[in-house]
Amino acid sequence: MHQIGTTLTQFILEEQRKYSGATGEFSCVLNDISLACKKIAALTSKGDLIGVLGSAGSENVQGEEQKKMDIITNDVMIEALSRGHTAALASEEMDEVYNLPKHIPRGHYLVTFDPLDGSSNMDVNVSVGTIFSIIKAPEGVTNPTSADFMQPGTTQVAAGYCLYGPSAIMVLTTGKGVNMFTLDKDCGEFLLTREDVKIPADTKEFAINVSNQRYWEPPMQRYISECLAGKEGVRGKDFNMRWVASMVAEIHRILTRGGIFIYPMDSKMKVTGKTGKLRLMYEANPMGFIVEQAGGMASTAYERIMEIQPSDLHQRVPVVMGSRNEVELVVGYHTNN
Ligand SMILES: O=P(O)(O)OC[C@H]1O[C@](O)(COP(=O)(O)O)[C@@H](O)[C@@H]1O
Ligand SMILES: [Mg+2]
Ligand SMILES: [Mg+2]
Repeated sequence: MHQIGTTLTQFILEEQRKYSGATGEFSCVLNDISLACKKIAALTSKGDLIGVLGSAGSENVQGEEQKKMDIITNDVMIEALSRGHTAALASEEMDEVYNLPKHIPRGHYLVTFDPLDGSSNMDVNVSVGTIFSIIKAPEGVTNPTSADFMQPGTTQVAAGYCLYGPSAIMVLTTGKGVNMFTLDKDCGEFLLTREDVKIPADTKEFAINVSNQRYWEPPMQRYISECLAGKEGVRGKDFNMRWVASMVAEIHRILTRGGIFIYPMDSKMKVTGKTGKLRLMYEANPMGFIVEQAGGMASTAYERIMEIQPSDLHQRVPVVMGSRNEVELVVGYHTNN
């Protein structure tokens, strides 16, 4: 057990001593990310004061409009992770693997990240976040390629996110449970505020973008319609719905009070050849690691997210994650018919 109020820096060092195979580098990577998130928290809290809202007038590799803050936060993450503790980086906002400048020593960790998740919410002042995943670089590889990143989610050594909401909260797992750290802006430290967080196994709250309902597969149609039928229906209880359009905010709510978050496959995506909305390497895998470490479940509705063998840096997957018993029900509807 750790003392509530322990700084993230102290926590990481204590964890590192216990974490088999971790080197001093491991704690340095986490501290680099912590520094980046403190900077991003300051930027998001200033918004229009420093002219960081609005569109950048460009598209990312996903063909999505980039917000100014997508690019700014990506630069903050690159700068923080170019301090000799990483081997290479991959980001939602960069087409290819980012290889560090030659003069920078190489570390042993690969980091994938979504520098600003839910970025469409920036302009309307709704919570956004940074998501990150850390995997080991193959031994002896000095300039990793995308092939070196193609590791299933089960190989992650750490994953986390920082939610920029009313308070900035860093949520971290190193494979031994989930801990939450709240940023104390007066002292500039993330302080341990919740330890060994667990997701309730049952829930009455679902999160899905219902505007896509007509495109969903039949099992998903069935599941949501049963939720909407409430206590008069087969579920025998009323449900509440939430949709923040920021995955980090949805998952944080689920870690805090339970729930199920769903971004399913749909027929509209199939027409465009897409395999889902959310990206495996820097959204589904890190969030799946956190949810599983908190006792929840993370599936595509057909298979465990963390067991998917990646084939592309920006590969998309369907996502169903949260309260274990609810996710199991959804998976059953999709696999037992
Ligand atoms: O806009 P939609 O279709 O509701 O999708 C919302 C989802 O898209 C995302 O914003 C995608 O992430 P980015 O903002 O990083 O592209 C998720 O955070 C969120 O859950
Ligand atoms: Mg995202
Ligand atoms: Mg993003």
